[in-house]
Amino acid sequence: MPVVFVAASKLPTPFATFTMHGFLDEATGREHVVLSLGDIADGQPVLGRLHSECLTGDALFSQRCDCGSQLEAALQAIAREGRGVLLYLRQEGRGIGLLNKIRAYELQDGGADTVEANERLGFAADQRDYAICLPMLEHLGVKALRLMTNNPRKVKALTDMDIVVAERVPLHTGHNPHNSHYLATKAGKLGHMLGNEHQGEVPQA
Ligand SMILES: Nc1nc2c(ncn2[C@@H]2O[C@H](COP(=O)(O)OP(=O)(O)OP(=O)(O)O)[C@@H](O)[C@H]2O)c(=O)[nH]1
Ligand SMILES: [Zn+2]
Repeated sequence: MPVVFVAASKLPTPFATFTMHGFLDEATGREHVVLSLGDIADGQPVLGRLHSECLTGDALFSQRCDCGSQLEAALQAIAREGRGVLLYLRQEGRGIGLLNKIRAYELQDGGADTVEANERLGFAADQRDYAICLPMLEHLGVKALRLMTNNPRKVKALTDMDIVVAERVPLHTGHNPHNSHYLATKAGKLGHMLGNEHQGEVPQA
């Protein structure tokens, strides 16, 4: 898997001073970033998140989705615990890229839901490939995670790569009137777990 470590530095944030690890996916040219805190290579499950890039939500305060709020909540949770890891994956727009996501938003402004919009553009509902995570986790010495997500595909992808998901930690935040339809579609069509019933569950492999 041609994802190679390039360099690491400190990254002070309002939540904690993380270590930032930079990786290059030589197959695609994509530059991925991991933020870590504390000793994550001690073999104990690490509080973690796989966060897919969302320029609009993460950097431009968009309320169309819940990404920015989830990113902040995940970093805060890691800081509270003093230990954890966040993989910031450059898979913008569930893998279709920023400009195609804007095309998809245009279709959604015309009435399509988030899945229909992708499909009308000729894409799958979710084009992400989590295989890139394995070399990054291996480099960091992480074998087991307590994964902050509502997305069952992330749990399955990690488990399929023999990364232990010791617990799924729900990440319910950032709900607002602008994204209620989007979140309902994710729950209905993509299987996202947005209720409270799975709190602290141990996923089945
Ligand atoms: N194609 C498309 N992508 C979107 C849309 N809204 C948000 N996204 C992208 O969806 C992805 C959301 O990623 P994540 O926050 O990692 O996760 P998730 O799959 O929602 O799962 P969680 O771990 O529960 O948050 C980002 O890449 C966003 O850019 C949309 O309407 N269309
Ligand atoms: Zn988003």
